[in-house]
Amino acid sequence: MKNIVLIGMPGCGKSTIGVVLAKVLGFDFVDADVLIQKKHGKLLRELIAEYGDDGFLQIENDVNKEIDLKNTVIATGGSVVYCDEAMQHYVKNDIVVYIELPYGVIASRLENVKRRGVVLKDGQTLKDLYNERILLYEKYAQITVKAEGLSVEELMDTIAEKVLAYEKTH
Ligand SMILES: Nc1ncnc2c1ncn2[C@@H]1O[C@H](COP(=O)(O)OP(=O)(O)O)[C@@H](O)[C@H]1O
Ligand SMILES: O=C(O)C1=C[C@@H](OP(=O)(O)O)[C@@H](O)[C@H](O)C1
Ligand SMILES: [Mg+2]
Repeated sequence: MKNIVLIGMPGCGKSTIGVVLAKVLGFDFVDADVLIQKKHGKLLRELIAEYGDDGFLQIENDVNKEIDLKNTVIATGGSVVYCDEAMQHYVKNDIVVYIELPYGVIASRLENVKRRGVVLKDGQTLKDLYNERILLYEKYAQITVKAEGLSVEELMDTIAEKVLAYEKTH
């Protein structure tokens, strides 16, 4: 089966859901952020500090576009939607699932944006980033899942159901 690629704002649950979803489907699990850290031997926030936003996005693009796997749930980083080649690669080969949450829920989960290492330009607020990003998540999503009010288990079940239905019709 095709890979399931989770996209969405930082804190929407890509990494948390991804690993349990993989287990339930009998898939492998890969977190693209961990691949980036492993390849470069540094934390994401250190890479962003060293190379700047654009340099980090180049690294993120290169790592994601090279992923050549099957039967794998891939949790991407929230900024992967700025990486055009990587997104073309995912849309062509895999099933891209957008985990959608309202701004308020994301803001409450991201207490320390800097520590997480979010790609946030100088002067840009989290709200600006949210408004800019949702257009990109919607653009690339093949499936969108509204996650507000759903537990980890419910969200995982909803994604699994939608993906299986999508596979039957595509
Ligand atoms: N229903 C839920 N689904 C997923 N994550 C949830 C949920 N409720 C609370 N959380 C919390 O939200 C955070 C999601 O973070 P994470 O999985 O790292 O997101 P991402 O990889 O998208 O940045 C975690 O701290 C997780 O415990
Ligand atoms: O949205 C972002 O700008 C980022 C999100 C992070 O991943 P998560 O979405 O898993 O938090 C990570 O890729 C990087 O630090 C940048
Ligand atoms: Mg993550």
